[in-house]
Amino acid sequence: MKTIKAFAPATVANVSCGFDVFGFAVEQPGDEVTLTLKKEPGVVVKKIEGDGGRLPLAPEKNTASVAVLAFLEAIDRKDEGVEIYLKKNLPLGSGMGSSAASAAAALVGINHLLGEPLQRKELLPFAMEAERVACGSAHADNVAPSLLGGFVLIRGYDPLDVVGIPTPEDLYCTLVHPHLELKTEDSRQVLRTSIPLKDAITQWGNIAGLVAGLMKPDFGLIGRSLKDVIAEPVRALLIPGFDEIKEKAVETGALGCGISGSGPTIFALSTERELASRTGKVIQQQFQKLKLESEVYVSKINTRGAKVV
Ligand SMILES: Nc1ncnc2c1ncn2[C@@H]1O[C@H](COP(=O)(O)OP(=O)(O)OP(=O)(O)O)[C@@H](O)[C@H]1O
Ligand SMILES: N[C@@H](CCO)C(=O)O
Repeated sequence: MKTIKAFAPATVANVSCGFDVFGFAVEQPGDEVTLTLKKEPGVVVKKIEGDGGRLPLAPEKNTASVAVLAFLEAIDRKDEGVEIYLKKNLPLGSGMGSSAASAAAALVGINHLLGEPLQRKELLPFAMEAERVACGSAHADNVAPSLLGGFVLIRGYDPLDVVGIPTPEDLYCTLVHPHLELKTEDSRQVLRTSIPLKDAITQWGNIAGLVAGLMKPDFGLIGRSLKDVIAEPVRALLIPGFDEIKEKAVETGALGCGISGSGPTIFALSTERELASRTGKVIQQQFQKLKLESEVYVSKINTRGAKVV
């Protein structure tokens, strides 16, 4: 009986201007998946810990098992027997890529258990399939950074074209997760389906600016480019105190601040760890004023992604 444990990190999707095309991984928190090869064929989710009984055990519904099933089918080993134990460390509906992390950890684990038949990048479509099952859309901006690590650009979806963008060594991410839940599916439904040309011009200027700022690196350019005129103005209404939070974060010295994924978690980027921690405290205090408890996480960009532990 062969067993393996894998970890996959939380991710910040969109990164303000890059709706559905940018995402990066952080060091912590993340989900852990333990997989065991069994004699009896079939994929079974044996146990989930940390979800308060809210996630499905049904293999066709849990992102960890959906990803494993898609993987086994692709490598023509549908008769394999796999037992999955999921330790859910990421809060649900948080904007930290929770469903993606379960799928990414499961894929890295099963690929390792079966002797690495596929390359990391080749695992992506299976994780995207799991995202489609969890939130109705097969976007890759959480699963790609969680699987591959680093800051990732999804240049195109058809065919899938994923590009790693180098990031400066001294870039720190603050995540503040208020105890609120927003379903990705719901926060996608509030978005406008067409964009005025003026907004599109602003957005693609910022997208290009963020990539250039990360690669040069130019922290001023990164800060100026962390702007979103498409999703944030609508989604901000779902996060209590968002405008003031953003203002305070930048006043504290963060390069920029926005909604992580579909929210309600807030992310900020800073050039020093101490500044990133201070920004976290300031954002937490803002939530406290609104009687909302929150957790703060500070980390560098995780360049490794999901791993066997
Ligand atoms: N392992 C899992 N299996 C099935 N559904 C999951 C799993 N983990 C999370 N989910 C569900 O997937 C849905 C999508 O939300 P998820 O938690 O990924 O969004 P999120 O953390 O807010 O991230 P983001 O906004 O960055 O996508 C939620 O309803 C959540 O309960
Ligand atoms: N790009 C996605 C990320 C959340 O899963 C969104 O903003 O809806």
